[in-house]
Amino acid sequence: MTEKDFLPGAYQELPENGKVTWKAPSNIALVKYWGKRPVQIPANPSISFTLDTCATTTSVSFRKKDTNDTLSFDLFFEGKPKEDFKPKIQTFLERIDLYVPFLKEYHFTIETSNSFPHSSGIASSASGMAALSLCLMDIEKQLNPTMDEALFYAKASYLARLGSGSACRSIKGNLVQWGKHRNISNSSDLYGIEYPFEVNPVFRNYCDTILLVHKGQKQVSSTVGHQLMHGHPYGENRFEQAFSNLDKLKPILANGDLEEFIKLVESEALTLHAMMMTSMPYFILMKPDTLEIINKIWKFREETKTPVCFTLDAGANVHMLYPSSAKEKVRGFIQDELIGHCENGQYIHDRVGMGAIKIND
Ligand SMILES: Nc1ncnc2c1ncn2[C@@H]1O[C@H](COP(=O)(O)OP(=O)(O)OP(=O)(O)O)[C@@H](O)[C@H]1O
Ligand SMILES: C[C@@](O)(CCOP(=O)(O)OP(=O)(O)O)CC(=O)O
Repeated sequence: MTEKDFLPGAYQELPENGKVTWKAPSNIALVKYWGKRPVQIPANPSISFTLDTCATTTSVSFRKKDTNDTLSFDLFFEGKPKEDFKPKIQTFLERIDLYVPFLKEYHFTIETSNSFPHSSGIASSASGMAALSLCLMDIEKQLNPTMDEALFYAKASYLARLGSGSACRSIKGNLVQWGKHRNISNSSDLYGIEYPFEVNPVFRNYCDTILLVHKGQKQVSSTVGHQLMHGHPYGENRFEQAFSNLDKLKPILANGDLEEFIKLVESEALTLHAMMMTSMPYFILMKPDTLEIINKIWKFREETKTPVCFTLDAGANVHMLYPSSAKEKVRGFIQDELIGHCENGQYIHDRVGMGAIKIND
């Protein structure tokens, strides 16, 4: 699909008011998106596991207004007005105005909540923007009931990308790939697709335990981090590496080769942080406990031969990835050795999920 496919068709008459609710998951990238050009076009392709427990639930109530020259919305986060989330949503709505022309016809009340701490590297912007995009697509579907399902989800992903790049990978389930890649025929820079190649059953119910090392707001947002990839001394090599890692991942995902999976995933995580450490300005988002945990995971893996690995997003929290057959062993290890490194002993057991769902009120 191209941008033109996402331009709106003829609408039925607009309803006076209504309300829709969607729940969208967060995701964790295996090959990372880090670097972009306007507008929200990734510098390299990426792929992620869709999560299950870490999710945003968003309701959008819409009421027709008298004028149609401005965007108008209220935002409630976990029951309270949240002014500091509004600019990102305002930018998002301005970017998608061309594609969703009923936006200025309504006043929207957005009520949203996350099942996990936001702005700490668990991709709350991804689940948040995905849930909001799906709500808007749901309204569009009411106005254009003949819209087919493939277009509905591709456009939801397209809109979500304009809110936050990684959000386009939070619409569908299991494994989602985003970014044009020469060897993935339906891949697109504009929206995420369900990974089109063979995936070994071991990855279908893979576990992700997120260790909350630091729950507070991080010092640099991902959006700022992406900008620092412009003119980055290692940028071009990094982008090529991501293309090549997607190629390498294909047989690994098909065969369930966990040893190679671990190498690739951990290297991606450390490369992401190496990019941050070598940008100008440079920054370190890992905390001492992040490194303690990584070292303990390596030691545990070496000693017990358990196929557990770590990955990181742009934050200090550690995602531990492991097959469900290793659940008992890994969770015992977390309990015995890792909880002490988490803020207030907090962690989230999550797993690969099926994608966003509509909630009927
Ligand atoms: N439920 C939500 N609805 C709408 N916007 C949200 C929601 N939750 C978070 N956000 C937006 O996402 C921002 C946090 O995004 P940011 O990229 O800084 O961190 P993150 O998404 O938690 O981590 P990552 O770096 O892994 O993407 C918040 O400041 C807010 O603007
Ligand atoms: C490190 C990452 O999590 C980066 C996520 O970046 P965002 O999607 O949050 O950035 P914006 O497009 O500016 O909103 C890696 C990844 O998820 O691929």
